[in-house]
Amino acid sequence: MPAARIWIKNPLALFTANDRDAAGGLVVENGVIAELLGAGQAPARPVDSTFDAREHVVLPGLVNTHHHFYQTLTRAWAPVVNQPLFPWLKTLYPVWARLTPEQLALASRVALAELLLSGCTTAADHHYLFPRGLEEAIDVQVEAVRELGLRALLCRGSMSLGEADGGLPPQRTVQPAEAILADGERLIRRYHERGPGARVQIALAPCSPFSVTPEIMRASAELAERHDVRLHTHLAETLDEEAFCLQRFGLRTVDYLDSVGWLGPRTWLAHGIHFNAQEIARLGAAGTGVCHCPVSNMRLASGICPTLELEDAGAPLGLGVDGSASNDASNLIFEARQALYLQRLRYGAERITPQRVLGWATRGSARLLGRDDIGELAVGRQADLALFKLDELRFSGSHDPLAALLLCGAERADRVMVGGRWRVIDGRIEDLDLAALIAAHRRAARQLVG
Ligand SMILES: Nc1nc2[nH]c(O)nc2c(=O)[nH]1
Repeated sequence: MPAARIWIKNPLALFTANDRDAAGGLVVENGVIAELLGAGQAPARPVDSTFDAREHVVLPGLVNTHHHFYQTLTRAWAPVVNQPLFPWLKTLYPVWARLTPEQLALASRVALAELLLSGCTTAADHHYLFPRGLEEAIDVQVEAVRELGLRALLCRGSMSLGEADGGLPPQRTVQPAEAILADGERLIRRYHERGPGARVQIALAPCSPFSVTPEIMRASAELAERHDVRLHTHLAETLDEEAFCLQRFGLRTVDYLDSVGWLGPRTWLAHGIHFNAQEIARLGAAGTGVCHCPVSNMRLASGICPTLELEDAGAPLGLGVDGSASNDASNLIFEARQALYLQRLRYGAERITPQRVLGWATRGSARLLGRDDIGELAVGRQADLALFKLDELRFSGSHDPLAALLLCGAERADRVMVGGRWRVIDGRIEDLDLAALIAAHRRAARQLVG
């Protein structure tokens, strides 16, 4: 149960992700932020308890907007360590096609645990593999999300264009359109929560231009419109993908997106690298969001996302760790550090500040997921908080606490609160036997790659 009224008092530093001041901390009441306090200010009404945050940097809970939880089972797998996207996918598809419900449950719990420990309180996952026996993959993930206690936007992915029809994935990994759409609708009806504080939500997410047909893109957009849920896909990740779109559809990626009815504010895209100036202007005007995945983009040598041009054009921008076979971590505060440094190479040190990047990881990411109840510290927002201590060796001698989080390489939150409830205390997840989970997950990973 969330504590009735708690004062997170006198933080060492606090980042609201807006222009509000809360140097005196904040009051949480029944799972939402009830007060932001200026320096030296006391709560307006008595509190039930206080948490002394004088050693903590307090952030809004981080929001991850792209992942593939199942890929934690194929981290650093030797055959793909040095491959770019297309051969990487073609080598991994047959392994992933063997995924079982038990393996997915373990992989999801591991990814969620790792995210939570990195300060993440809301996670989007893009699951697009539904082999025989795993038709109810998203139901398995809902269980894991409920157990770990984060919020999640579970994206019902899909693949419908197999090798035999000119697509990239093997035939046995694709599903018929009717099965994909029926499952999407079932999941929305069963699990999608609406309104402030939602814990589990569903989005529709055909995988990528080279793995689904235009028909499933159009039908997914119609279904999403009918049920008012979000749309997600990979787009403009690599030049191979661009060449595929030109060759198969006679269109560049953004024209293709437009042609299937996806260019709008309901959509957010993973990666979004290879756009020209006109395409960026169209994405911005449409309000289509982009999730920047710096580590994956470096690992697969895909390119660098034009973040500032996208933002200047009006496109919402957020961060994602991407799947753990192309990262190979699920650590969102670490991802923010990588975003800072990769984007500095493109735009220079003066423009890419820790505050800007933390803004992407919080408020920007929340916008991508269509949420205005999370991602910043303000009265009425959900009490989702990430608290980091700077007592590790890596921080010794640092001065600016907020900058130190990224520059010195924070990787583990000391405390994490979701909806007013502490889920991480002293760097440990409540009610989770992490050692047992790691042991079972390692066994499952060995079994999967055979
Ligand atoms: N980084 C990734 N890109 C992808 N495209 C696609 O179709 N699947 C993937 C994926 O798993 N990771």
